[in-house]
Amino acid sequence: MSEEKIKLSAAGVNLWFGNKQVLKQIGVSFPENKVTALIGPSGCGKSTLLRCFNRMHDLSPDAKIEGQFLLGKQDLYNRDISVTQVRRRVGMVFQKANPFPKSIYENINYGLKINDVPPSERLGIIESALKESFLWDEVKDDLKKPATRLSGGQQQRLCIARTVALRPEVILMDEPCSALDPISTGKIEDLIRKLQDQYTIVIVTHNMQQAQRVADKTVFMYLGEVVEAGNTKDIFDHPQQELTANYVRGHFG
Ligand SMILES: Nc1ncnc2c1ncn2[C@@H]1O[C@H](COP(=O)(O)OP(=O)(O)OP(=O)(O)O)[C@@H](O)[C@H]1O
Repeated sequence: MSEEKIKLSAAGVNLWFGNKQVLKQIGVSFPENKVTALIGPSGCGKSTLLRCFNRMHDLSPDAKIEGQFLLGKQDLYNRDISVTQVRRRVGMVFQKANPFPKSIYENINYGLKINDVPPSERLGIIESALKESFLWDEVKDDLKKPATRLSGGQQQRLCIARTVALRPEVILMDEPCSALDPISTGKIEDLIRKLQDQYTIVIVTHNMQQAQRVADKTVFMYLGEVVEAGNTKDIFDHPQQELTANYVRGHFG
């Protein structure tokens, strides 16, 4: 990953929940305007690592984190940046779509409000976020309807719209398609590919085909460590490590 501009990175990361060490000496970097997949067997620490980048463990009293997390040159854990500022710059989309029990419009408007976006600008931003998320045509006449009446796939695209409305630099996605049918999954994958023109994306996925379809880069983790990272094609077609080869060939997982 040497010649690309690195947008997000971590070095020397160790993380414990209580006495249990879950991340061990992690070093990773995510290039700008690329999609990187984090893969590895269940429990290897993918979600835990992803969550570090937008300070999701701050409120877990039993989590202890060591190491450095950088967005460009900004240390994401430095006192000069608040959690709200971190999350505005590093957005996150979760496994299960989690719209607020409010209208489609309010779901996006809320984040704009709490981030002091002037009311006169909000409607335009909401429209373009819905367009960017391939949802506008399906909801443009129903913006006042409850978001919970949307299908699962539409709700997930709304959650992505809510994230992009704040113009983050990075979007973290934690298994965003695992609750979706193949058609909705296809739409989200098309969307991910489109969004990479503007955002740096890191996606946790269990689905090897998905990693190969959407990700330029892949990081393979095992038991809390990064085993191998590189171009997705190399990781799947010519892995350097036997563990990686066994995993991507489906021998365990
Ligand atoms: N808040 C927490 N408190 C204690 N242990 C936790 C917490 N969150 C995760 N863990 C543990 O940390 C380890 C890594 O979990 P994590 O969810 O990061 O793995 P993962 O690779 O994302 O797994 P999966 O693919 O199943 O989602 C697991 O052993 C899990 O039980």
